[in-house]
Amino acid sequence: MKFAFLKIDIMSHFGRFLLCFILISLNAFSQKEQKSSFQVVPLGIKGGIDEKNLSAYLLAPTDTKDFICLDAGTVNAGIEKAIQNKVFKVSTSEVLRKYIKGYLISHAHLDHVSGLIINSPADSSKTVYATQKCMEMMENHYFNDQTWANFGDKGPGFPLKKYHFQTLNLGEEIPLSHTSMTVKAFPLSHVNPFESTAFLVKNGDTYALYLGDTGPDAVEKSDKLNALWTAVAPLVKNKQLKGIFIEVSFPNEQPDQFLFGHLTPNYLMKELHVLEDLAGKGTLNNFKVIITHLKPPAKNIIKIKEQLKTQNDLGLNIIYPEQGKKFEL
Ligand SMILES: Nc1ncnc2c1ncn2[C@@H]1O[C@@H]2COP(=O)(O)O[C@H]2[C@H]1O
Repeated sequence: MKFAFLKIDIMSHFGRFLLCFILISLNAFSQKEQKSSFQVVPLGIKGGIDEKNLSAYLLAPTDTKDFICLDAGTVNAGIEKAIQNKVFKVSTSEVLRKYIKGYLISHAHLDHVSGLIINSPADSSKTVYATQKCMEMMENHYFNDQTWANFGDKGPGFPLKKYHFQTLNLGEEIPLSHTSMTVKAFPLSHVNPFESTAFLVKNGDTYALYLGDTGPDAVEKSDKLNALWTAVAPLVKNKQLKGIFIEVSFPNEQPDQFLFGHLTPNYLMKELHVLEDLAGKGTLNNFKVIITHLKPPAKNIIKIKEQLKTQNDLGLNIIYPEQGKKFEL
């Protein structure tokens, strides 16, 4: 009899222990699921004319200061905004020279590179990454020793060798120097046959996807977005992709012939439906989509936001980045 009680007691202790173990494991698992992988500090968020706020996004693994700058339309004004917001507690120069480990340039349009050019005299030695055509444009038209000093390590005139110009081969994963991240480049169509680039950045087993300017496949008569969605769909399905930075430049009223290689809310949703079809129904529910390159005037930006809100039938977690305000992915 006494032994029977003892047996029950041991069993219930074991049972409680097992239950606790399962609960703790589940909690740890869900925390791991929610833990952020990347931090983002937007230095500039708009498309178009506001030269103090053009496309540039700092991305780093969480809890590091090893940022890569995705496009570099505005650099200095964005760093100053981030310092005002207490995102950074060091000087503008220190953020520029020490925190930014390199630049990933999607295409050579000035609203994506002017910050890099203007800040280059004050910058430190680091790598600029771009695909071949984009790199050649930067070498021949900007860092050519005529329109601007050649701060690169190749190209016309006298290369000052501050920047290492690293050409990216499409689809090839390469390390981002002085960070734990890697990058793989994919081509985008931005007024066919002019190309732009998407960067798939990896840290550990998580990813962030940044798209430079792009038109929809239907208007561009291209399959580049389709190929990109096909490549990243497994990462969406496995919940390894933490977010997509993608542009919406114009409201739906913009006629196709005046899109100039950009997306509207209609076209964004159409493209993301292609991604959902490939990744599986419901996979984009609560998925982070960071909307970039909204073009002034302000009334258009308001309209784009309204249209995306009413058309968001995928349950996307739509994020509007703000200059100098940090967020996590
Ligand atoms: N054919 C065109 N006519 C008028 N504006 C144009 C034309 N092509 C390009 N643009 C503008 O030039 C800008 C270059 O940067 P974006 O691609 O952001 O947006 C583009 C349009 O606003």
